[in-house]
Amino acid sequence: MDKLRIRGGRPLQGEVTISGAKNAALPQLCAALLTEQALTLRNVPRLRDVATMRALLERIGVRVQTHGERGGLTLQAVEPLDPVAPYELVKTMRASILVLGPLLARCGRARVSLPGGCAIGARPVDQHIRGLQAMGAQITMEHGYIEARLPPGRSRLRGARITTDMVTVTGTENLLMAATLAEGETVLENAAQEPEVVDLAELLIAMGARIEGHGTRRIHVQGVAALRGAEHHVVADRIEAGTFLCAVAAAGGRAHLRHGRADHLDAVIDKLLAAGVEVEADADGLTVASPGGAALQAQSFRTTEYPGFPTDMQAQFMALNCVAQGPSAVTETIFENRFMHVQELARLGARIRIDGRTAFVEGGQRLSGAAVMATDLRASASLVIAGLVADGETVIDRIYHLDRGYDQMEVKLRALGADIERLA
Ligand SMILES: CC(=O)N[C@H]1[C@@H](OP(=O)(O)OP(=O)(O)OC[C@H]2O[C@@H](n3ccc(=O)[nH]c3=O)[C@H](O)[C@@H]2O)O[C@H](CO)[C@@H](O)[C@@H]1O
Ligand SMILES: C=C(OP(=O)(O)O)C(=O)O
Repeated sequence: MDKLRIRGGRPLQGEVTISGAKNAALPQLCAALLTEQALTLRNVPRLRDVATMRALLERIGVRVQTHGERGGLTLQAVEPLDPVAPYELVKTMRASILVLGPLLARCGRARVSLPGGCAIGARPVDQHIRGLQAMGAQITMEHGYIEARLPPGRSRLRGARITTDMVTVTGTENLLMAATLAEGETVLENAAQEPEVVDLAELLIAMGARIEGHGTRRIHVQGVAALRGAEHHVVADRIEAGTFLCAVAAAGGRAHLRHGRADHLDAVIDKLLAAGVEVEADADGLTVASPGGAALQAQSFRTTEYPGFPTDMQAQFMALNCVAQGPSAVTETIFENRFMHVQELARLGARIRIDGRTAFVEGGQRLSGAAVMATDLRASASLVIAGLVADGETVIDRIYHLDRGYDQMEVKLRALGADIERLA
């Protein structure tokens, strides 16, 4: 099993290119199911989740071709399609639920295993199901599978006003995709405003969908009878960029993050500026400069939906808070079990106490390298950041979690001067 070995203590210097966003690319790959014409995506990141999604789509019957150009994929969902997402393919990836809406809209039926993914909470999909039911789908749960179909005599979903109980990112995306081919108007209330939702809406509009209000809490969709092929460039990964911002902040140094989008990272950048980090946007990305974690001031924060502080950056910023000066309180409001990195950070010398949904970080700790275990994707990234500042050697086991969502993280960090290598 792959591990990462890091020898900490080196500042980071130079330039890295931020890849396309995992959480934008995955729904966009599923959008290929909505048309029989070819969909070309550029800037698709090289990730394990993308490979898993490709395998799932191929299993359903989508033809997928890789372009010579980096990150180019063309997908074509020509009939016959087999609208089944089997357990073996969806168990490792939350985003596999995103085939449900498109399959139902296109094929009138779908059989999708309940998804897996990071074990950061119970993560039910009741809002996806309720929304599709409001659009006329008949849905039952059998043997761990969601069995969805249109009622006899109907060939399309019908538009509906849907208010989700909470803001859900993939829920919004699933219902948005389903609504593009429904009869009549769908209104999604309490919709997610994340940049990945906006990027998906822009792709769907290029495919001929009639969508308004994406990026706000209310999205209007006028269903159309068919969508066409399109070409689209996947938006840069704000979480990858945020992770590198925290890595440079903690390790010290100066780096340019090519293609990084400051406008998608306001909440994180505000906290970094308050901590004493310099962050500047330019035409082609972001520059970050830091005197190193020990010279920074720890920051309290609370995760919320976009444009608030992203839950997917909580673990990485917490690693920074461990070495920065002063106490901080980190409150996780999105997922009920997203502090699994705390125990592993403690092995490196961090002092953190959890009380309910808040982690109280003591700050000002000198971390020392140790063997640790990655428990989920962003927990892995937080351990990498901690390893970069720790004295001596840190070995992170179960690094496959990191590969789900980061495109060659160790290669990029090495380019910045980090002493990091993958052990087979
Ligand atoms: C592939 C992808 O894009 N993953 C992102 C997506 O996950 P994902 O879309 O799964 O997260 P949601 O926004 O749906 O989850 C938000 C909260 O709502 C709850 N919930 C959600 C749906 C539902 O039907 N019922 C329900 O109770 C969840 O358990 C969670 O507590 O948004 C999360 C929140 O920004 C990010 O951490 C993930 O990286
Ligand atoms: C939680 C995440 O991913 P997923 O929703 O795919 O499990 C993440 O990207 O941090």
